[in-house]
Amino acid sequence: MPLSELIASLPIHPSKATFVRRLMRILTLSGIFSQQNDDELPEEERYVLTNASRILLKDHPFCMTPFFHVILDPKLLKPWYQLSNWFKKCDTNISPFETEHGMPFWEFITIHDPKIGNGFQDAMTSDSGVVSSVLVDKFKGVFEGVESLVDVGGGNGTMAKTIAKSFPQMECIVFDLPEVVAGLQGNSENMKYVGGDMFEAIPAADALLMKCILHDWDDEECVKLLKKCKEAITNKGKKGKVIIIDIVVGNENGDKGSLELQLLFDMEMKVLVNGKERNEKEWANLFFSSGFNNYKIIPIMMSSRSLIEVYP
Ligand SMILES: C[S@@+](CC[C@H](N)C(=O)[O-])C[C@H]1O[C@@H](n2cnc3c(N)ncnc32)[C@H](O)[C@@H]1O
Repeated sequence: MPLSELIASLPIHPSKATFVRRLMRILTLSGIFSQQNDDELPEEERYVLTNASRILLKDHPFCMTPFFHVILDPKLLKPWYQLSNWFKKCDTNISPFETEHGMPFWEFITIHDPKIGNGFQDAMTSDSGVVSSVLVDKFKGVFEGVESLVDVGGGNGTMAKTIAKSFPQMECIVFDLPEVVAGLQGNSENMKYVGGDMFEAIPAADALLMKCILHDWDDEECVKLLKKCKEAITNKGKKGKVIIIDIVVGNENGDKGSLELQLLFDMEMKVLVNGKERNEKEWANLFFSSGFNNYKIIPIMMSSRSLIEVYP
């Protein structure tokens, strides 16, 4: 569509048309649109979608708009202004988010502001929609021999729903805070929800899945959590595995954008939850400190994340 027609269809004041033209140029420079003029009408500006803007369309099967809505919400942006204070203080256990809002992120979104909480779950649903489809399509092998699986911090169960459907013989549990899983039901008989605190006890299983969990916590908390994971997979003398989907800083598919995304997420985790993204050595140290010394640790690049398989 020519830009003039698009502008005429927008609910904006006519005096703002020039600004829309300028905005389109910025968005084109940053890769959101691409300019494609018609040789026969060179005076008419025309733009087309790029991959970056296509995933923002409502009817895209992996629409990522909920993700951007939540990370760009003013309540999640304001804590960034606390970063300079955070740098100056010696007590680094309190996240910039907690300094801004007076409570940790998880308490804020589950108890204090359910609207942001719902937005956050929608964001994770869109992210898990993409990741789960890549997982069951390209990495089926990690589930070989797995009869029971717990998705630790599995949120509303998007990952588990795809896994339970693809592996009907496997018993899948979505384990998350009681407030998050209250009233939720699976879409198949081999799937259920269990509420609890992963730092207290995790239901026993052959395999534990943790997607976007360990990057939410500092090293000390991760070691506590991984020790609980070890208890859950070694229950009744069995030796199961842990499957982690998270960023491995430096593990990239060659494009500049991957590393930029990894480093941006590192900052986002620090600001919101006092967590961090880890490089391969930092991941290895975590497993070593949690008693996984005789386990193999295999990170594989998978879309923008890595799949880390930890098995005996
Ligand atoms: C970043 S989200 C990841 C959700 C899901 N794994 C995904 O990738 O779509 C982190 C999840 O951890 C859960 N969580 C936080 N603290 C927890 C705790 N102490 N016990 C169990 N789950 C917890 C949150 O409720 C949230 O659903």
